[in-house]
Amino acid sequence: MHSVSNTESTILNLIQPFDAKTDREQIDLLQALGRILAEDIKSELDFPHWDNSSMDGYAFRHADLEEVEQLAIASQDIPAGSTEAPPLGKGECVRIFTGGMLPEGADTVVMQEDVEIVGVYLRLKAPSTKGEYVRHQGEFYRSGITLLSKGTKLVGTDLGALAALRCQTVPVYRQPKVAIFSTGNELVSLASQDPLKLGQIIDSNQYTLAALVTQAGGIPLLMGAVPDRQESLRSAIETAIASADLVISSGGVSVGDYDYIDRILAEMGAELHIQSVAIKPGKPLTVATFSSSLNNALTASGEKRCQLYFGVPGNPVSAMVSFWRFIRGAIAKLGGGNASSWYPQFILAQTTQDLHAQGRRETYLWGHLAWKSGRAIFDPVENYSSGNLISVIGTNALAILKVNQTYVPAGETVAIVQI
Ligand SMILES: Nc1nc2c(c(=O)[nH]1)N[C@H]1C(S)=C(S)[C@@H](COP(=O)(O)OP(=O)(O)OC[C@H]3O[C@@H](n4cnc5c(N)ncnc54)[C@H](O)[C@@H]3O)O[C@H]1N2
Ligand code: MOO
Ligand SMILES: [Mg+2]
Repeated sequence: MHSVSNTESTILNLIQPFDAKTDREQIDLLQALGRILAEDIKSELDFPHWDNSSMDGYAFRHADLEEVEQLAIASQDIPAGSTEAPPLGKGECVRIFTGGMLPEGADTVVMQEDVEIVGVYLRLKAPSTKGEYVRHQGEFYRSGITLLSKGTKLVGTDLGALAALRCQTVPVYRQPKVAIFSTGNELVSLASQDPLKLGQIIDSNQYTLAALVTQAGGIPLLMGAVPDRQESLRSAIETAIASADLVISSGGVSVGDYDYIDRILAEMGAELHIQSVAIKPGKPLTVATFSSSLNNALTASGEKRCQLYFGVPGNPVSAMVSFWRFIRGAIAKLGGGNASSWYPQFILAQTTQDLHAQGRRETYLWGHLAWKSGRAIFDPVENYSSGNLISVIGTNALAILKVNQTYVPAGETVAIVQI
């Protein structure tokens, strides 16, 4: 049985990130949320593009204050968007509005609340500092400097900055394609209209895994449920390898007589790197790779090879924990994400209830993480059956008890990973 950390590093070492030159596409900025940059982004524009006022008020040359008590107000004003203001004369000021472009000769703005108008003259009621209320050209960003680095996963704030700098389209890595199929004679598709017979259950893993793959930035290719028959499973595995960068099957990886996945993979000549992990839930986990000759035989020429096969347990929560702990990072690395995105981020939280584990495997207990008076508080669920996917509803974190750690009393801190 492999340790969790050994399994994590084995998986990440097997993943070869996409090629930034070939595995990429140029997409519209509006489609780019959550996508990963395949290139450093630079702009030819400075930001701000030109000196402008950050207040409604008056623009003037600060040095003029040494010579005159009051400034003559120019007749033309400068709203945002105006480009017609003449250069500022000596001893003059000009009415300007927020976002208005500073006229030539002006270097400072005074807020209208801080002035007194006397006829056509302006007096400052308070001292002013040179450059005040001016947003200078290039002060926030200088053209040619890297704005966002390759490997960045784009968030909303990035999109606004890219738009401001006129990046209509962005180069991003293509999204990893992840084939997903379930295994089990008991499984019925959610789409089926037939009444459930005794012994049958709905194939819920298909939905969980599709959603988690999407959340992780991949494209799920849904292949449905495959019965526990060797020929059917082998042909499903072959189809999956041929069509995707990664494969996730659920079920059939434990020690039961109908758990065929590892046997079939071995018969196909796959290399089985991991077959079980000291993690609870999620002990049976198969991680396999295929030789390039097998990949080539199954994959249309010119297509990318399938990098990794994950056989996750059928128990619904076990499948989720396997995904969160091992597959999420693999998708991030494959898809070009920064190294920091390959690993879960752990934080410490205080548990509201006693936490128990058997201690033989690293144990993941799901619950709800909240911030109360600035402290991270973890509220565990009551029932930890790996078949109880209902208990996962509303949870957002896993508490982790290391091997040999059997008890964390209420009020103590525990390592948490957000899900
Ligand atoms: N003698 C032993 N038995 C088991 C062991 C063991 O070490 N010795 N390990 C247990 C653990 S731990 C797990 S986890 C499960 C994993 O089993 P499999 O991966 O082989 O999965 P299945 O047997 O096919 O199914 C398990 C369970 O999950 C339900 N299931 C399966 N697929 C789906 C799906 N797509 N949607 C919803 N539910 C699904 C299935 O009906 C079973 O109830 O093995 C233990 N056994
Ligand atoms: O590893 Mo299993 O997931 O404990 O039920
Ligand atoms: Mg089984």
